[in-house]
Amino acid sequence: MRLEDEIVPFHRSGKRGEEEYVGGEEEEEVSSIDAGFFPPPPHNALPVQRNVVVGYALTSKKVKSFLQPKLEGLARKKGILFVAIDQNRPLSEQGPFDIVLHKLTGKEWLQILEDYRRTYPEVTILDPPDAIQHLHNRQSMLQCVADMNLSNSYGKVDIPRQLVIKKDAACIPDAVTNAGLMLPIVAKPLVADGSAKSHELSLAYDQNSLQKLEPPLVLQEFVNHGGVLFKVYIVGETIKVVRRFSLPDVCKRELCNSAGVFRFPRVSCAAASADGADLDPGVAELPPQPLLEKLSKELRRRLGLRLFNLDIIREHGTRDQFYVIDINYFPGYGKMPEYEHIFTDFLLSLGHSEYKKRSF
Ligand SMILES: Nc1ncnc2c1ncn2[C@@H]1O[C@H](COP(=O)(O)OP(=O)(O)OP(=O)(O)O)[C@@H](O)[C@H]1O
Ligand SMILES: O=P(O)(O)O[C@H]1[C@H](OP(=O)(O)O)[C@@H](OP(=O)(O)O)[C@@H](O)[C@@H](O)[C@@H]1OP(=O)(O)O
Ligand SMILES: [Mg+2]
Ligand SMILES: [Mg+2]
Repeated sequence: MRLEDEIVPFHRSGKRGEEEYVGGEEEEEVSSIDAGFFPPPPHNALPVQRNVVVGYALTSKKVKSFLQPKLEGLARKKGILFVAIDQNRPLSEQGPFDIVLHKLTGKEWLQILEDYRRTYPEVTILDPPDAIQHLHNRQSMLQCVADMNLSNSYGKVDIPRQLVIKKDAACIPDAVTNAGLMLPIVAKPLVADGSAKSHELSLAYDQNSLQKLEPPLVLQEFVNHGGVLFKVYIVGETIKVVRRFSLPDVCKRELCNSAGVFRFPRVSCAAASADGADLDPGVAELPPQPLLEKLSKELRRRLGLRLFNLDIIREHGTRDQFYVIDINYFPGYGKMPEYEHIFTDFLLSLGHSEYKKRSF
């Protein structure tokens, strides 16, 4: 049942779940901290839909980029309240929540969430920590895409050829040769836990320089893609694609004349949107929607995640050969067009914890 359909009995006790109302003309300002409780209703209040309470545990950076006023405003209108989770207080003493939205790392937090999930199985945790964990390793991150072997009349989706180096930097040149990987090679920290270090990538142009790299790493063939990548944002069943500027192609001449390791920290954050730019149509054309739909749906199922994005590139000179190079949990949705509508609809579609409990 969707929130819009739902009318709840009107009480006066002032607690979420027992009392819900809309005021007359005035719109109530609800802060994210005390949003779980409400003042008594004005006398012209009407019985209405009951609020969906979303507890969030996010970094301050994420709060700033995600919980923008336009999101909170629209959410409030639709009966969704965002409540900051206080990590210094027991989670079970906060709320009650219908949904817990989180992107924090650390064993302690994961244990808190796991305990909470066991005690309150009716609350939706976005997303399950063990599923998120899968994306924290750049090898397991792309395994699902490789296993999928997606190829149909709309195109083919692969991952770049890659190799994991756990320890010994000295063995990298031989390992690369034996695996048949071609230069240049992108070196990415194996762990992708959101730390600044996990975003420190490098490009190695020659065989010799490979031993300068610092394991543990994933070494990936650099795929020329015309300097534009596609970010596919997934929010439940909705997908949205945008273009971003990316690393430029490396031509054969440049490869022959270059040596060394070039470090490029945090490319994707610095990259500007390429939507609306004057680009070669063969490079800028978005991947076919049915292909992305299929890819996203499968990934959602295989990863067990509802909130993520993926970086996908088209091999330059081809029409339909694509490579997924990165998958991120709870990415920068603030940069996704219409995210406030998409996200609030998604939260409403998850419904209330009480209703879910009843259907068990
Ligand atoms: N195999 C590849 N071939 C070509 N370019 C690549 C490849 N891998 C990465 N890149 C380029 O490097 C950038 C950063 O790589 P990647 O997305 O894997 O790193 P990240 O730090 O996880 O990024 P994000 O900030 O999106 O999480 C990409 O956006 C793309 O421009
Ligand atoms: O805010 P966060 O710290 O989560 O940063 C994420 C960032 O979102 P932001 O735009 O809000 O910075 C994302 O940007 P887009 O792909 O959507 O452009 C992407 O770079 C993620 O990989 C980052 O997550 P991390 O890998 O560091 O965990
Ligand atoms: Mg990326
Ligand atoms: Mg990433």
